[in-house]
Amino acid sequence: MACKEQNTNLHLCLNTSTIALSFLLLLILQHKPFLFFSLLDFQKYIGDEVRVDKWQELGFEKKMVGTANNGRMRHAFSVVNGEQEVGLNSAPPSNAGSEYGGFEFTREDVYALLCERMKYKNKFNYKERCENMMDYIKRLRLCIKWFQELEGSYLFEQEKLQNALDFAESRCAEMDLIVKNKEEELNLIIVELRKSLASLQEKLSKEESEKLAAMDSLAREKEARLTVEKSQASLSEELGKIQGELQNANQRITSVSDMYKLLQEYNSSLQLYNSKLQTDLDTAHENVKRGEKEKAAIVENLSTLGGQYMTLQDQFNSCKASVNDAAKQKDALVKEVASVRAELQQVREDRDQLQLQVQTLTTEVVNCEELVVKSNELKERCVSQSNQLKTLQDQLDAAQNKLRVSDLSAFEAKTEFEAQKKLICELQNRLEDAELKIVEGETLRKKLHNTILELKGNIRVFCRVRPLLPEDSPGADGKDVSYPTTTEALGRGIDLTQNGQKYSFTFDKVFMPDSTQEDVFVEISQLVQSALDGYKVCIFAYGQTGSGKTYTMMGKPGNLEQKGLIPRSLEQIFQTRQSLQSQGWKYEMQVSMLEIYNETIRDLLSTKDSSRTEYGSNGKQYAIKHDANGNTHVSDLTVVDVCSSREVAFLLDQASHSRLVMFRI
Ligand SMILES: Nc1ncnc2c1ncn2[C@@H]1O[C@H](COP(=O)(O)OP(=O)(O)OP(=O)(O)O)[C@@H](O)[C@H]1O
Repeated sequence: MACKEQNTNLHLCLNTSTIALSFLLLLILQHKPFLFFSLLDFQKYIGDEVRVDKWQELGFEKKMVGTANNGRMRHAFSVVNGEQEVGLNSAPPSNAGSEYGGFEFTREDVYALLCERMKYKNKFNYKERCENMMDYIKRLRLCIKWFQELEGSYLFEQEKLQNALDFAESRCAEMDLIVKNKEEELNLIIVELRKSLASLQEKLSKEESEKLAAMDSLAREKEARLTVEKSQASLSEELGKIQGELQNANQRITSVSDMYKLLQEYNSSLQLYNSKLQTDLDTAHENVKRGEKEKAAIVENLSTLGGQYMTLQDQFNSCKASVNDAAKQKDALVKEVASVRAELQQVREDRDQLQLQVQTLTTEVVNCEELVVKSNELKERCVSQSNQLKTLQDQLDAAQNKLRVSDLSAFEAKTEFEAQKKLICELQNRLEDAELKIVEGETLRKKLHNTILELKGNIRVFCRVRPLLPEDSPGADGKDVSYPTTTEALGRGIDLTQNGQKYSFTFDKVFMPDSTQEDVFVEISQLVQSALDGYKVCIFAYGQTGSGKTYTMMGKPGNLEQKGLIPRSLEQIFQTRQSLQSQGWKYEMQVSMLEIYNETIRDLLSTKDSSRTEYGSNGKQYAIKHDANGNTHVSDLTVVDVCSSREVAFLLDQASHSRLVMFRI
């Protein structure tokens, strides 16, 4: 698997060759090109001797056995056979504890520490060398602890800054949104208010003109009312006068009628008197007759009676004259009654006219009253419209106040927005600084991590003993294997007894049968990190058939608890890739898988059907090549770009089907 940016390789290999060893070995080779393990005769390396020539053939002999790496590189299998300092070096840095707190390192200190060369008075004084090394390791741990704390604080600060930045940005965005919304709202309100103001002003001017017109009409009506009232008063006066006259006329009519009655009575009395005179005349006539008779008788007395007759004639003439006078008086009275009647008629007509006038005046008064009611209504309308105008004016004032307040709040929001912007700029600058520091720290951490791994040993050999399986032969009850409990060999040693003879071996670590996949991966994960840091790493499993290589490297399919080193390493790689992407790192992953069987290379990811071809003869010539940079690759090998552990899992599955020697799962 290769990381393009840093051009590093992590090789996870699984050997399938059958070698008579009852346990599995995990060889970890850092800074090594590529390891072709199937060529190795592992048994030849057991013991104190190391087949240097064989390793040289593989292209990494110098680094393994030489002193090129500052004298810190150790003999591959001297580790296997035990040296005390391994135990000290192999303690994981996480066990460092808090005893290192309080120290501070500058970058120069760290570089000086990393570049420090050991000076020995006596090259073979191992105790002194060991003490020096211990001291150096202690300082390195101190430095690492300091660095981890520093990195932690940087990360914490970065996270804090990121959070603050996110918060500020979100607040800013929120404020922006609020300001925009408010602005829009206010603009809408302003537009509405302007509209309502215009309509109100229009209404106001209309109302005012209406009010003026109403006031004019009111004044006119008032004037008309006054004139009507005046005319009503004069008419009332006239009416009073006429009524007075009417009364006078009525009185006169009554007096005239009284007189008429009197005259009628007088007339009747005159008629009575006339009739009496007539009767008197009749009696006189009778008397005349009797007189004539008597004339005859009295002719003698004529002379005397003639005188009497003359006086009676006079009396009769005066009575006739008085009757004529009475008739004349009666005619005059009749005439007077007729004139009085005419006058009365005139007065009645006048009265009717006056009554008509009164009626018209009354209707006018009623009209005036209606006008007064109307004018009162208009007045009320004026008052209500004035009130309406007042409330509208108040509303306008309130809206203008609101507008002013909104302007103020918008201004405040704008200033706050500016401040937030400034704060964001500051935070971004601080974030950039922190990121720079983190990058620097990361480089330093990588160097320190690698130094630690180098100190632990560039080549490490772990031994894992698998538990007995039900299908194992009844004799294999585990009595042949024991684990020494001495301090120096605890957790690192293993004793094998065969035919009564005991063989002791020491490794960097021995995983007992009850060790879990997680326990094994804890030891390996640091090397995966090293590969991610840009160093070359190779991990391979070696052991006899059924010793548990596939189980250790791949795990049990379908059982997530028991997944092996390869899926766990892939998870770590992709997780780290994910987290480092946020720091600006870019990882490109490529996968190639091959099988070496009987000294022949087979491309396991080739799309050509390998079942039809002989070993390695599928038309391609695979050759192992080393370039000037120390990179080793196999020509013509299929390389697949991957970006998730699932894709790699798929390729692993594909590769497992292409293998000649199948996994025994
Ligand atoms: N640590 C372990 N715990 C439980 N079971 C194990 C362990 N190691 C191996 N096994 C079991 O032992 C059996 C053989 O293991 P495995 O197939 O991994 O051996 P191998 O070394 O790969 O064999 P080969 O070389 O033939 O491929 C498997 O059934 C496996 O599940």
